Amino acid sequence: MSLVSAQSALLVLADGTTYRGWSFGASGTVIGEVVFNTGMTGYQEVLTDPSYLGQIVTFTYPELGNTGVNPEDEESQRPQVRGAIARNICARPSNWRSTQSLSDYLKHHHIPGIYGIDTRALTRKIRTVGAMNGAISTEILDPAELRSRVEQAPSMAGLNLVKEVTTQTMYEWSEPTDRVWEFSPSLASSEAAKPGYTVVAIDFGIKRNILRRLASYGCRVIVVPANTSAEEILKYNPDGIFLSNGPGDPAAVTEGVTTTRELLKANKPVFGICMGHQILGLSLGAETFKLKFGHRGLNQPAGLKQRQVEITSQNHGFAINPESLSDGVEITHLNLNDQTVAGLKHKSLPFFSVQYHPEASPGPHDADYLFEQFIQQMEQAKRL
Ligand SMILES: NC(=O)CC[C@H](N)C(=O)O
Repeated sequence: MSLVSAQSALLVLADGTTYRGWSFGASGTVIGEVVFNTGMTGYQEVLTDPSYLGQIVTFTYPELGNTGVNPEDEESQRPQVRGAIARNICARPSNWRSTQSLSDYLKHHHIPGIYGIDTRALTRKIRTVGAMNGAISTEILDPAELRSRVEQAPSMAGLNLVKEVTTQTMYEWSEPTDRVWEFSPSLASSEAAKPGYTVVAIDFGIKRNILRRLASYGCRVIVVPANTSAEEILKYNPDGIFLSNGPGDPAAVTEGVTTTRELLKANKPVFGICMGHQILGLSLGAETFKLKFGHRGLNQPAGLKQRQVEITSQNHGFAINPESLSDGVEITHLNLNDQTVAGLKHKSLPFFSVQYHPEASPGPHDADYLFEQFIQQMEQAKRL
């Protein structure tokens, strides 16, 4: 295990703000949208969530790497962030599941990180100015030169990144949440009758824990590439259709929107998470917009009509414009921090979606009931 280096590294934002720190993970230069995540746990799940593709993630939790990394906590087959920013790095992980240090892991995957950064100041900056592009480098230590590279990079608005993360071929997923970790009383306590519904999941950059939760609730999940046509999807004769999370600007994923619009005509239950929620909204005629700095963390309150507020895991930079929703669509949840749309459903058809992550990983389990809701909708649709 290599200790974290004292090699100098530079972080420059598009507005010229410069931070000096030290390198961890790989050496090199990366450019991406600099965002922040306020979660206190789950850095490995964040790093491997495909929705972060193209982004440099600032972790506000003050020390990263304490529990190392392990093969089970991967949300996809590799880390997807472009770079990582930390206040401090733990060089000697201590956890029974750890197989590698965070720094070695990122080095192995050629992902640079910078530590020694005043992440509180950086986060305040992003909150004030808004998320913007930035660069981390161990090679270009002149801020003006690094900034000129940042200026050449495209902005996140308008970017379709789905083709970079979607599966190339269809596959079936059957692995449920490990029994040791199962938290749902109904699933943990008994050999609950498994409904055996077939769900086709459109992969815009799907997280493994979504697949695990669907499998835990007894679904046979067929995961298909994002460019699969509605006709091909319906050939699987699914009981329900799932629209996954994913990176980039949802409005740029026009193929996904067209396919979803086509699929809605079949009136089968549809459940969308995060980008899936945005794509459902877009296919129902709504518009999306870019938030100033997004919501990324594990304690975002969501609620509206329900008596209980859900504390939710979130990771998004875009949201649905409520003014653009048609009369047939109802807002079910708002993000209670800024009143943006966090959930919607069709008033008469079995389509619903949430902007947050009921599968958590990392995060609280308050919203896991939404998977059950999807199952119930499939049950009802079968009875009709
Ligand atoms: N987690 C996600 O699916 C994110 C959706 C979209 N890329 C956004 O940033 O809003």
